[in-house]
Amino acid sequence: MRGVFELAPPEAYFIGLGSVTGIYAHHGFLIHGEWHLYGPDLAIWHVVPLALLFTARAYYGGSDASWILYCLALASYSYFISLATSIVLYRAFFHPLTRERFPGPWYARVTKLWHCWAVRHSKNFLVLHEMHAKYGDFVRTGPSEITVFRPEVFMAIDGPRSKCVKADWYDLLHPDQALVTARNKAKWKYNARVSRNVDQLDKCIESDAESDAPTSVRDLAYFFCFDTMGDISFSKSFQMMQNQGWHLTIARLQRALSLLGPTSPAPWLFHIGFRIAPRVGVLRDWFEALAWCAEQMRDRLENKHSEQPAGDLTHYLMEKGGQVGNDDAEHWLTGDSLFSIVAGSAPASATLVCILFMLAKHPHHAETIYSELNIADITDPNALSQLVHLNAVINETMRLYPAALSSGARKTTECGVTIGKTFIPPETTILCPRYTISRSENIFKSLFIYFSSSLFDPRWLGMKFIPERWSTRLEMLRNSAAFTPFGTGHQSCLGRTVAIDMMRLAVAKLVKKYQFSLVPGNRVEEDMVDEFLMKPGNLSLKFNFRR
Ligand code: HEM
Repeated sequence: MRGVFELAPPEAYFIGLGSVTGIYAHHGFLIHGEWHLYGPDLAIWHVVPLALLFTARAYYGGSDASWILYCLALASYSYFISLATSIVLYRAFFHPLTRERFPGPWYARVTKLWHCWAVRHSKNFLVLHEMHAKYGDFVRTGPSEITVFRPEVFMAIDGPRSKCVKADWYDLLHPDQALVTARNKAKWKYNARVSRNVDQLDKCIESDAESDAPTSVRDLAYFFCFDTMGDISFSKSFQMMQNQGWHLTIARLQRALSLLGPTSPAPWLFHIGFRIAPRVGVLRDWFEALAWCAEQMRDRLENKHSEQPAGDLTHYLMEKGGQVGNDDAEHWLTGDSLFSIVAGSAPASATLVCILFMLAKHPHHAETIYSELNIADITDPNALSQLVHLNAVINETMRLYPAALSSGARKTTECGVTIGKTFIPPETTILCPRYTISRSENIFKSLFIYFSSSLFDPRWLGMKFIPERWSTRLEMLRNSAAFTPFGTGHQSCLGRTVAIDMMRLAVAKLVKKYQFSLVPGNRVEEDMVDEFLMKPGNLSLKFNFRR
């Protein structure tokens, strides 16, 4: 009897070879470890040979070489089909997260591309919020990703006993790096720099108030925070408040950051984009902003700026990082320069916009702060840190509008992690959307609000702005673990103290001098987007001098 292989036509060998190679590529390589940084190479190594094959077949159509090319094409198709089939079958039926039966949309088992499509308008915080309503506290949002909507998640992934690491998203700056693992809180002297920028902010508002014109608060808050961060990072302000306009590079940086909205769910996408089309559109903005930041850092290190003695963030980072003379110094400096501007300015600006929005919407809270300010020195951060209502308003705003709305992914290591009673298997990405968690009714004592609220559905009570939960109504805060606007533990915000001082000094100065109200056309919430960091929509306010 003749064997199957003897009967098979020669083409079958090529089909078999392609299929076996596809399965081997998946189970031998791709299933192990991380591949997002190799995304561009994988794309090139797969697409280029295929394109060459197509071209060659078209060119040698009727010749002797045609048959060989035909067989190679068969092998390639079989390779791709078997690779894709193997990946889909494994993820859908055999992956540990499938076996653990985490709920979620069926397509999320197979790919993250659905997520990129769902967040194409950069509204990830709302997409995840809906997922929570539909699927509960643990949702499978990707082939190896779980989104957790429990307050315990922050301590589990970033607390002292956690073995989780930052997820692959954080290779965004690759090959540049940033001191994101630094654990010491910033100790550089920044108060004088913050204060002079607060004065400049006040000058801008004063000129609008004098001419009875509304102030475009969103832009101004961004000018203020970027100018301040330029000052405290490189000893060089961007002078946007003075010039009343966006600095070209900061405008570029803002455009570049918009890339993070739709691509963050699948970080390999931006690595492919960076490699294949670095000079196109928004990607070009990204690289030019990065180059500019690196240049500022180099300038600063060459002592070109005048105010070195006060000690800026660069000085601090260099001391902490011990980077000088290190082979990787160039990459660290580029990453840190970008990071210090983005990580500092963007969340602080967004938070300041939201605080002023809340105060304009609820002016009685501004008046309570005003009465506190009567007995405090508004230029002294220590005195401001004692003001109960000022701090309650800042906290409550950050609860409702956390700057990192849905970002901050972590990855479990070989031991996995247990959150509550749920075990998350090894090598799983964990998302923990602050937007949803910090609006959860779990953090409230529902009864009080239930009777005092105009909204009678307890599910929506978390949305109410009630600063008193941080001051006189502490019982309304059921679980403080849910409130982590600056992150938790060893991965938390390096600039927390600076950020809070900036907020306190700016708000105190403005509330002390002005009463302010909303003018029509505000779209803070409606146009809010999630680009790793929150970016609120437009806010214009009318400022009037207090009498
Ligand atoms: C209201 C303003 C701010 C908020 C809400 C905020 C929030 C956060 C959060 C949530 C993280 C953790 C992010 C993650 O897990 O990936 C973080 C990290 C960080 N922030 Fe901030 N931030 C603010 C202002 C600032 C400022 C002003 C600076 C610099 C002066 C700064 C520097 C950093 C740095 C360097 C990290 C990385 C820390 C690490 O990974 O060890 N932030 N911030």
